[in-house]
Amino acid sequence: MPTLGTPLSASATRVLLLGAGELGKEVAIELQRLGVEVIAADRYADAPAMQVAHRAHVLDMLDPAALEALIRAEAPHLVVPEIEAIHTETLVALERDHGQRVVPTARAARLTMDREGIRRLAAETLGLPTSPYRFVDTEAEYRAAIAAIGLPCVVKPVMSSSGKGQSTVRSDDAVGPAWEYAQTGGRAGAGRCIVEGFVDFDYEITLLTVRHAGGTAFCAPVGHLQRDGDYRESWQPQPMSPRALEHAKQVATAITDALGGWGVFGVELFIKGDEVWFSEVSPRPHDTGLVTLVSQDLSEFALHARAILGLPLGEDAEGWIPLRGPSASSALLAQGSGVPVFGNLAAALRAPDTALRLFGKPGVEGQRRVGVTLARAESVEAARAVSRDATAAITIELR
Ligand SMILES: Nc1ncnc2c1ncn2[C@@H]1O[C@H](COP(=O)(O)OP(=O)(O)OP(=O)(O)O)[C@@H](O)[C@H]1O
Ligand SMILES: NCC(=O)N[C@@H]1O[C@H](COP(=O)([O-])[O-])[C@@H](O)[C@H]1O
Ligand SMILES: [Mg+2]
Repeated sequence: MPTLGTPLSASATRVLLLGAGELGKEVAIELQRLGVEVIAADRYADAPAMQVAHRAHVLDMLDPAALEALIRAEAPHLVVPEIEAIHTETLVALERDHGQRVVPTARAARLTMDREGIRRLAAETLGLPTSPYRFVDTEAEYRAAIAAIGLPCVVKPVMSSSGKGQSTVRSDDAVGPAWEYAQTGGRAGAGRCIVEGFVDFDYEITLLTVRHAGGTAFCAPVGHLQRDGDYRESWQPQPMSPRALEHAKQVATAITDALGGWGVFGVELFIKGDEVWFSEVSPRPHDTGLVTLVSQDLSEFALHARAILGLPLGEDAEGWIPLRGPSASSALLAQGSGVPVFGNLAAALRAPDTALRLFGKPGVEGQRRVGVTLARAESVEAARAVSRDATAAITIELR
């Protein structure tokens, strides 16, 4: 049986979060509840998870020397990646040479931090259905890839998330601007991109899949709506045909077994009829899974904390995590420049079974997700309406 110590003492179980955004903040809170000593790191000060951690470090996590120095200085029992922009080769070397434990594994972190590693594993090694794709380094290769794949197609930097640097190219005159944006909008500067054929799906889901000491568990499928490659709304459960659900579980099991380790994985899938395409996977809690903060007794963040510590999850005999009822989330986006100040919050929380998270991000420059509204109701449609109305009612002033 695992044991846990007492924070800030010689017996402490120490967890280092690499990335301290809104998802890490909820993981940190769940770890704090279990008496874990939490250290948060990110590229900027006062990041959300830093505000609830025992201590914090600001560094460029893409810098191998800085990353290694931090891990050596803190000597955490577990390193928990929270964002993709990390020098994951350093994690691989520390795991291999010094037995450093990385969640779920250093190899999984390396393969998923870069779209190429995970796409080649899924499509070429495991033979899972995906969109057609090509990797390109230059504008000439990019134009050749578009000619081969055809329009519409989707262009993304290999290291990016939340739609940063991503475009859907639907016409010839969009080809040039999409390349420009991919070279400037990613999380790791200019460079390699993926060009994907457009999958004309009926709907898309995140299948939250938890590998833990007792096996693999699943949360009810999370449906979601994305705009500009970034999530706006998610809901649970997404209705699916029994065959589509079975296919989704098969794909999620195949990819998470291939990555290994313990923790939550957000397996992103496109569905058309009974057909399922693998899109990508996060080896950590997923933004669309914020809905589990109201839909489940154990949110994806609580499940991650338990799984990485080797604790049981309480899933049912078929491996499902219990669902409280139909639920939805809606992202709060701020646009402009300054420090957010939120208003009209009562209107957003008046209905029963609603909740709110304001992430505490220290500033906004451009567009940034700064909070989320949550609702549970008698149907997914009703929960979505309550959550959307709540998001619309909240005012955000940037000072
Ligand atoms: N090949 C595709 N065909 C159709 N739609 C796509 C394709 N690739 C991406 N999309 C749409 O764009 C969204 C974002 O894409 P993707 O998940 O690859 O980006 P991301 O930046 O990794 O986002 P996140 O980190 O938030 O998951 C998808 O959820 C889907 O709605
Ligand atoms: N789709 C991935 C995702 O949602 N990641 C979440 O967003 C944060 C970065 O936000 P920022 O860009 O506002 O700093 C990350 O730290 C993570 O919590
Ligand atoms: Mg995605």
